[in-house]
Amino acid sequence: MTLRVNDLKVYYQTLRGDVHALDGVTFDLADGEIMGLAGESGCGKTTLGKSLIRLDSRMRHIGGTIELDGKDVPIADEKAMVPLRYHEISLIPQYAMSALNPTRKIGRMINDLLRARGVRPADIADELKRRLELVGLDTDVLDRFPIELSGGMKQRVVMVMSTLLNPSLLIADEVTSALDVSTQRAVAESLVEFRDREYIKSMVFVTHDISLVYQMADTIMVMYAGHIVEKASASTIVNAPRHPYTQMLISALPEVGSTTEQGRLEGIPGTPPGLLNPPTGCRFKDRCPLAFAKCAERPPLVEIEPGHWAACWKTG
Ligand SMILES: Nc1ncnc2c1ncn2[C@@H]1O[C@H](COP(=O)(O)OP(=O)(O)OP(=O)(O)O)[C@@H](O)[C@H]1O
Repeated sequence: MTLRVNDLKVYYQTLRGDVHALDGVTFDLADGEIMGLAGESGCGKTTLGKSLIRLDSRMRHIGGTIELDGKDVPIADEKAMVPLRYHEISLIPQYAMSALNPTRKIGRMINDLLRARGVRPADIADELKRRLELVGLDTDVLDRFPIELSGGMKQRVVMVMSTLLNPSLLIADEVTSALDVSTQRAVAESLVEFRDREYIKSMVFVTHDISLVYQMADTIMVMYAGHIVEKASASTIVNAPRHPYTQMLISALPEVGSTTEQGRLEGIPGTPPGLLNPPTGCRFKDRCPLAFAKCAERPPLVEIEPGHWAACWKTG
């Protein structure tokens, strides 16, 4: 599986104008790669995750392409996207565990989902049991209602449901943020296990928590105000970041490997620009200690060393 996203632009239409949430996003995801997607709230992480699978009614595809194994992913064509979901690309959305239908037992929900995808539940029953066991759930969860499960159990159910048809690409959006620290780690480890067992091939793991993603991801991509600013191996992003924003993001971490949730971004003065009328050029320039005249132009995302991309005039 190879994902290739090229100059993707997706805006939200609002009464006040277009919100430029993704403004020319380009990156590749290799077969087997687990990529953490990080950045401050509102930088476009969720929009990017959704754009790979389902545009909601306010999202507009302005330009750019997405290719999965060389084939165009027709994101603006809702009908053409249906066969791809769950089979090729699957999304665990933010708050997925709270969105489980409270009036349906888990087993029934899974069967409905399978039938809607043209799969007979009986054909997959053994595999379903194996996967529930793998994530530490007893099969009697199938007979229970969501309200009878803890948050961590619901999150594992959602993980199993989303990956049951072995999608090539899984997008996991903040799947651990509502969980306690030890459950977070267990959920993240299960997702890595899913990749190792080839239930999924590659994954985009959207998170605020660089400490968590550092331990599980192969690469980390950092977004800022609708742009990609840097992508590299997880250890390079944490230990030798080159973009000034990534450097500030990392230095604001209390301690690498720590999972303290609060206050980690307080070290960066100022706030990201609004995306209704975003500034031209580098969008970080107003907060950047290194900004100079050239930053009035948008810096291209360039490969500064093998496997390490950055969009900054000072690093090129
Ligand atoms: N339905 C919407 N209508 C208008 N603007 C939106 C909508 N959803 C998101 N946005 C805007 O798009 C931008 C990107 O939002 P997005 O949710 O993708 O960011 P994020 O990085 O995922 O944030 P968070 O970490 O808080 O989830 C933000 O400026 C946000 O205000």
